[in-house]
Amino acid sequence: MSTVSLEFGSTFADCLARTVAADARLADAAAVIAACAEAAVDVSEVIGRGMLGGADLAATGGNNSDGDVQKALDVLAHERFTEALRGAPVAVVASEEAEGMMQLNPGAPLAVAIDPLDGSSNIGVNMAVGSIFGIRPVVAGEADSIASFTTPGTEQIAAGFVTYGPATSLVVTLGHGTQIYTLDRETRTFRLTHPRLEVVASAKEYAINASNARNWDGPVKAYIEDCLRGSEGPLDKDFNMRWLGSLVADAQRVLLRGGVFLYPGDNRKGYAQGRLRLLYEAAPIAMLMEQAGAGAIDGERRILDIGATGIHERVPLIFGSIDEVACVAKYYGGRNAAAGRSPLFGQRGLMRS
Ligand SMILES: O=P(O)(O)OC[C@H]1O[C@](O)(COP(=O)(O)O)[C@@H](O)[C@@H]1O
Ligand SMILES: [Mg+2]
Ligand SMILES: [Mg+2]
Repeated sequence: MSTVSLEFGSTFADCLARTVAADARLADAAAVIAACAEAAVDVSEVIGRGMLGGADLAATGGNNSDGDVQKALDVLAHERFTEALRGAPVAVVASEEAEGMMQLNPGAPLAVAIDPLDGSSNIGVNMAVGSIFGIRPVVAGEADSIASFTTPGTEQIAAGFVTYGPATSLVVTLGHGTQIYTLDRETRTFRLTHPRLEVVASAKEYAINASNARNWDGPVKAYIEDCLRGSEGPLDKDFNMRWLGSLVADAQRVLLRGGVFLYPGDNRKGYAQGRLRLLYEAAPIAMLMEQAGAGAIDGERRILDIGATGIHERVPLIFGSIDEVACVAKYYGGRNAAAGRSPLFGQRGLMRS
């Protein structure tokens, strides 16, 4: 969206229209994001009413694709987003809450990966949760196969997430910078509040679930140990720690004030690749980060270069301020041993697609 000037306070619809006027190729992706925004307004209202809405949103039901217990809000958000996407140019959807791919509109040009409700452990305790989506082209003639989802994240045309927090935010990129829109509850309209995010290169805040410390992989253990040593250790600065337990909320904080987020692989059964899913968590967040001048890696590889082999595949995820991500990469050694000087990290712009 950098090619058009988007003004603070403009409606989301107006910004999308201006963007499409500048680049007609984005029309379909814009229609999909508009559909996601409509669904998000409804989900936001349901969450905002809490227990007064007449249903316990944290009530548990079956299990999802990953074996996680599904809560009522997981299912409600999945159904509302799927319904919205059915009215958009979307051929196929991969959702965290559905085992297989969902065929929507045969012949439509786009494939969408969604996490309808992110941060499920925070449902029912009045904490921020969210929705995440990544939009890709359907690989020609392959709408019925997984092919549209196995291409690397660089193929994403657009990505975004919603944070249902004290305010409801829509964070989006169509490949020209990352913007944040805030929901005006009176008019049920998103308005532009952050026209162009630029994540600070260096920061002193990290986010990690420290209860897994004994199980982390070696490089992350060493990095966090050095963070804890603060100005008395090799990193030579004192850190603060924040962990919200909702990827979207942690990602929004990183976008707005920098820092680094880590969900590494660990020794727990089933956690060799961490907890977060490549298609509908890591890849969209990585695109939003890179479009804001930040970075996202799995330790050794750029997240956006990784192709999935299954729709629910997990990936270790480290993202945030570019210098901090480069610093973590050094702990992983390998081809990014000299990350601070490597072409991948040497210039902020090279992390962008
Ligand atoms: O169980 P942990 O280690 O706290 O995991 C927290 C992470 O899991 C997630 O809740 C996973 O997402 P879902 O709630 O969509 O499954 C992330 O939002 C969050 O960062
Ligand atoms: Mg999630
Ligand atoms: Mg989820």
